[in-house]
Amino acid sequence: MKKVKAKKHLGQHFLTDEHIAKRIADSLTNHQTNVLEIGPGMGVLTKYLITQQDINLKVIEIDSESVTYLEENYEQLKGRIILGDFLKMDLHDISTETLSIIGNFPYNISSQIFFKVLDYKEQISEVVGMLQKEVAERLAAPPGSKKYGILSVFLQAYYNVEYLFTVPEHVFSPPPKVKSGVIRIIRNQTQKLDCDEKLFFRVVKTGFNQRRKTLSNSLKSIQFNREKIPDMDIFSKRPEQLGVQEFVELTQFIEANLQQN
Ligand SMILES: C[S@@+](CC[C@H](N)C(=O)[O-])C[C@H]1O[C@@H](n2cnc3c(N)ncnc32)[C@H](O)[C@@H]1O
Repeated sequence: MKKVKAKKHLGQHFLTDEHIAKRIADSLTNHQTNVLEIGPGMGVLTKYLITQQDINLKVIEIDSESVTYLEENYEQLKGRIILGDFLKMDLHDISTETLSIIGNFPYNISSQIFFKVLDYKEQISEVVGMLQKEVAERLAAPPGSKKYGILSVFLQAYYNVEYLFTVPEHVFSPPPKVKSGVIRIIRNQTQKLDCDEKLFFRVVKTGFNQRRKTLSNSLKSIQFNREKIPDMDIFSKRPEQLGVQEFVELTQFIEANLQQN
């Protein structure tokens, strides 16, 4: 059958290197869960996943031309293909049990995919994904690094994040303008942070919105009693210098000193 014509608005860059495809599929450590592949395209990863007996695979693809291609080329995918938008679907409809996610993600929505993973962190135990190298590096960046940002803190609060390897432009059709990176995130033991989580997210976001300022300056829009600030060393730091635990401590302090408007 003729190949799927790449559609730019869907972020379609098809991986053509079988060796790399297998390496990505093999990076998934937990096979005892349901596995959802996002954006299978023409199935370059999918074919290495469906042959693994212990994987209960489903795939979600937004492009109907790709879905037709998959149906016609992979008999084993019968009943496993969902035509739809990953960002809009309720993952509990796939399974109420633990879920692992894998995919060569469309780069234009890769951050949104990880925000959605956080929404379902009780269910999602592992993600292996290829995304734009720079974004992959950001998610895995440790505190102190220039690349460390909002999504790095949020993900690292609940997942161990590993940058696995880099993939060059020329192994895709059509080639993207930038290199890609593969990361793996595995759920850690944290069920709930030791602070008000909503406030934690607000503190992290507000801090990084002005990442060059010290937290005592960048958090001015949050109304809390600032009298005790001088006692807290954390406020003299910039957000990129704080690990998850320090953000938790910062949130606890603000929570204890919140002022009602
Ligand atoms: C980078 S391509 C990867 C295709 C294939 N897995 C490969 O490696 O060659 C991204 C795929 O995600 C699909 N896609 C884009 N947006 C999507 C969405 N919101 N939900 C599900 N699939 C999506 C595209 O149609 C495309 O097939």
